[in-house]
Amino acid sequence: MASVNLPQCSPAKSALSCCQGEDGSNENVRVHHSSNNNYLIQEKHSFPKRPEVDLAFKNVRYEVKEWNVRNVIPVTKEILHGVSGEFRAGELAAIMGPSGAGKSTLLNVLAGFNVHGAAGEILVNGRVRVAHSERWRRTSCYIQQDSHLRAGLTAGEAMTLAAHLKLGYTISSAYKHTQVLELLEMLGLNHCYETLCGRLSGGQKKRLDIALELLSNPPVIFLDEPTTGLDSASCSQCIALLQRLAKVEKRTVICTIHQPSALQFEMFDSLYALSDGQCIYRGPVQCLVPHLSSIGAQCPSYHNPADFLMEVAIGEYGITVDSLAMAVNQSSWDYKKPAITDSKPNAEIVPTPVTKEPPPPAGFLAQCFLLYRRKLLCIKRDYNLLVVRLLCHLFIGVIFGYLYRGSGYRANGVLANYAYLYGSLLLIVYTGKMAVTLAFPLEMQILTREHFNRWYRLAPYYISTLMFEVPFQAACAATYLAVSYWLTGQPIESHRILSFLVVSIAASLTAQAWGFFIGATTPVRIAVFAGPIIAVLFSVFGFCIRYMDTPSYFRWIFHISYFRAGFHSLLYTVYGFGRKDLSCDDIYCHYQKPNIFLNEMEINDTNVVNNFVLIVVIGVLMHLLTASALWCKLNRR
Ligand SMILES: Nc1ncnc2c1ncn2[C@@H]1O[C@H](COP(=O)(O)OP(=O)(O)OP(=O)(O)O)[C@@H](O)[C@H]1O
Repeated sequence: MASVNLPQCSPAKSALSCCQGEDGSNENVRVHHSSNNNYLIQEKHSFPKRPEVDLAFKNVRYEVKEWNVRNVIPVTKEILHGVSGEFRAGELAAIMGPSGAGKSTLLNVLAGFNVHGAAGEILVNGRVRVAHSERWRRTSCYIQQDSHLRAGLTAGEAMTLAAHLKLGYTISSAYKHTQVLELLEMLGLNHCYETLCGRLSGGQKKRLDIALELLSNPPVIFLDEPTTGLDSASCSQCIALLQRLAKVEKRTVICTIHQPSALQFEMFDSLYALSDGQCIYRGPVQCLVPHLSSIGAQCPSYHNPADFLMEVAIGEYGITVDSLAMAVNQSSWDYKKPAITDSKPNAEIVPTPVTKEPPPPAGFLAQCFLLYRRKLLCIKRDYNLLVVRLLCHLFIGVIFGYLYRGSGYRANGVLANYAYLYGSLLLIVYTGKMAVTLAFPLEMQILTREHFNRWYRLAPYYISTLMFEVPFQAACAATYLAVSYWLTGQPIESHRILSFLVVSIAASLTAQAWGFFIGATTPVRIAVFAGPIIAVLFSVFGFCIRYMDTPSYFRWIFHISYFRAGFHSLLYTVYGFGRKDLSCDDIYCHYQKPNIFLNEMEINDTNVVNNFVLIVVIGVLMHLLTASALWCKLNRR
């Protein structure tokens, strides 16, 4: 194939000069690097040396399966059509292209964030990267477009906790504190040490995102649209910061970007342009305009090359994407280093001897403790929701207690008491389930980011979440139960009170486990109705319908319903265990002998211990399923 003849293009020559006016003037686009680069100018911080990483990829394809209403069978859609390229250590690379071109998809595939559906080779220092490589995760970091910071932590606290998690306890706290202070200073955030993350500006949040990841000094940094939402000045500062990060420690910095200004565009070392899932340019930014002009697209005078690229990509110059892609394959670039795309057999990155691995992260128990502490810190700053949750339980306990007052000891109040017990269980099952069903999906974004960047493992995260949520839900349920039990006049006998509390709280916690499962596996929009539907389905069996009246194909639900087990146990706790006759202030009270009621309800042979065991087993099972589902979500993307 004939190669495209490129005009003379030196990396030192500004891309802007290719679009200058006829008089050669480019006054309007004069570059002021230093004024943009407020951060990192005086870098005092010294990182432990990490290996330099060159990243190459060959014939990368990515496809997704799409379902639509008309097709029962999913349709496969290819988003990346066999793209190749390379990114070098010490360079700031931009991935650009029109909206929907596949920029984020390529970044996700290169970062290892999306593995499922990806094909092709990704080479790290010339060696094929294995899918889900743990080593790669520790070598790179991925900073997503939206900042997922905990609003309730100050920047200093967020950095300190991240330092403990990522750098572990083999190095002193004093050293970590110095690292935190120096990094914050380096990124121009030292005055934000005491500022809550939720109150930081968009640009400050982006810089804090970067600072958090720099604690472990990853040699490769991926950023998805780091400048989105920033004003022009913050945008330039952000790119200047990335440029310095690439230069200072010879990091490989790759980011997707939308429409940078001419000045910002020139700050990138290399460009990878995509359109419709195909590569339409790869190489130094300075060579973009000469390359496009060589295939018949002349950049108008005083035009921003980044805008020009977009116009070419969407076909405004009459060149098809296929022709652009073909021109890329035919052109040869004058790179400073030899090509890095020769693959060696499957292996992970081998650091050069002069480099040092970062210290090991915190151990299992330390991670549990740190994550729990982080949760408590956030709650300390924003406890309103928890107070409301607790007060609601107290309030509804008083209301229920008042409505059903005295029904616990009166023979003609048995049916009212039956409704109270059912309503009480339904209430604590709902509050246990829905509080986490809706809150957990919001946690997922933070968890995904931090887990992907290897701040901690899933198990400590899940355990620390339970360490808070379980006692709190138990306290809420106990508050409601204590108040309403007393007001409704249930028997004041220690074994009944104990059994009542233990069974009710266990049912509430099992419902909470269901809530975690639904929240972790379904989107919020589905979770809001899936949670109540499941709760109602299980609650029907054992309350509105007796076992003998249930069609045989539904009877299995009786056996696995933790709600049925809980409800029957509560009834037995109140009316069983040899309870004496109830007080009757009418001429005749049908349920004066509690056994009559238990017989009619077919629960006279209820085994409270067995039911309790069933409730606990279902709860534990749901937590195990949740943890497994989360693990798959986080590790098998
Ligand atoms: N999971 C998915 N299922 C179906 N289509 C998808 C999926 N992910 C991406 N796509 C499609 O692939 C194309 C590329 O998406 P991608 O997000 O990579 O584009 P982009 O270049 O980053 O766009 P933008 O600049 O607008 O963010 C789009 O048409 C998008 O609709």
